[in-house]
Amino acid sequence: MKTISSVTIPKREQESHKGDYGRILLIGGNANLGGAIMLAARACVFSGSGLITVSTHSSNFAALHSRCPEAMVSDITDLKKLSKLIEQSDCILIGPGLGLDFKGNNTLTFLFQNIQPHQTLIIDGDAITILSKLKHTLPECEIIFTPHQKEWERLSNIPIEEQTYEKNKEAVKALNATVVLKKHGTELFFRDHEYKLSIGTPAMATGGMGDTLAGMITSFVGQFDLEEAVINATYIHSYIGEKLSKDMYIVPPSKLIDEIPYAMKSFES
Ligand SMILES: NC(=O)C1=CN([C@@H]2O[C@H](COP(=O)(O)OP(=O)(O)OC[C@H]3O[C@@H](n4cnc5c(N)ncnc54)[C@H](O)[C@@H]3O)[C@@H](O)[C@H]2O)[C@@H](O)CC1
Ligand SMILES: Nc1ncnc2c1ncn2[C@@H]1O[C@H](COP(=O)(O)OP(=O)(O)O)[C@@H](O)[C@H]1O
Ligand SMILES: [Mg+2]
Repeated sequence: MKTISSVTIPKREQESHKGDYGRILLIGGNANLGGAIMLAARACVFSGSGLITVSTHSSNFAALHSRCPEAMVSDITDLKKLSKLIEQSDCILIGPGLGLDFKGNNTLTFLFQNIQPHQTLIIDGDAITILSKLKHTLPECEIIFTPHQKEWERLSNIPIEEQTYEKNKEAVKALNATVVLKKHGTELFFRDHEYKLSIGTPAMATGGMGDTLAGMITSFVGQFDLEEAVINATYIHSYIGEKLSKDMYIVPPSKLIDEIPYAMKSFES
């Protein structure tokens, strides 16, 4: 497994506009877990996405507008609106703070029925846990899963202590998707090759850190080639975490998000 040692972020074209940097839909945040989708949304904004809509529980609207005025909002229970938003998006993230009740199940099922093959879907957090139970057939689009080890255990049926390279690779092949297996030394599984991160720190073991990465990956996928996007987002997330941890005992995800555009600039080529 190759180690990622550095990344480059392409310079932006002079003749470009927000429509060129991804139309993003983020789905998640129930009445209790709104913070997760807000972190994903802020990470998306700070990673450079052009247009972001957040489909979430309506009780999150005010907080989302206040923390992240760049994002638009939509009621997650309004399926007519959700279907229109799905149709208009390039990249869709589902999962952060989605919740595990019937509403989360229904939203995931509705998305699977409506997403089109040309779109890219990022499946994180509760959406992975729900899918592991419902065992839906995956839609025909490009899919990126971003599980931590427990979520990967649920999805792959491989207990954490048995998650070896060979077993993981076989499970990824069966899924026919990209998998970002989050842990100390995160592993990236693409269809025919894999990478490992040698950076990252336990100072990043804070709630919301994975929601932040999910937002970064979704944003980068809207701007760059899929493989480059996943590698760059994962590397820069840990790079910032490690950098901040030189002066901070723990790294709050909100602080990491503030640093994303500066880190992207430092890797610009
Ligand atoms: N502010 C918020 O609203 C937050 C909402 N969150 C949301 O809460 C939902 C549940 O996610 P959780 O991950 O907390 O719950 P899960 O129940 O899915 O997973 C947590 C369990 O997995 C275990 N585990 C084993 N290996 C792990 C690893 N490498 N990394 C992380 N956990 C590991 C933990 O010990 C814990 O028991 C998600 O939708 C998530 O997006 C969390 O992200 C926390 C912050
Ligand atoms: N000890 C660690 N070393 C390196 N990275 C870590 C460590 N602990 C957590 N992380 C990173 O933090 C993120 C945690 O993701 P996740 O568990 O999904 O968080 P949440 O769901 O609370 O947002 C992952 O990117 C993971 O790699
Ligand atoms: Mg998570």
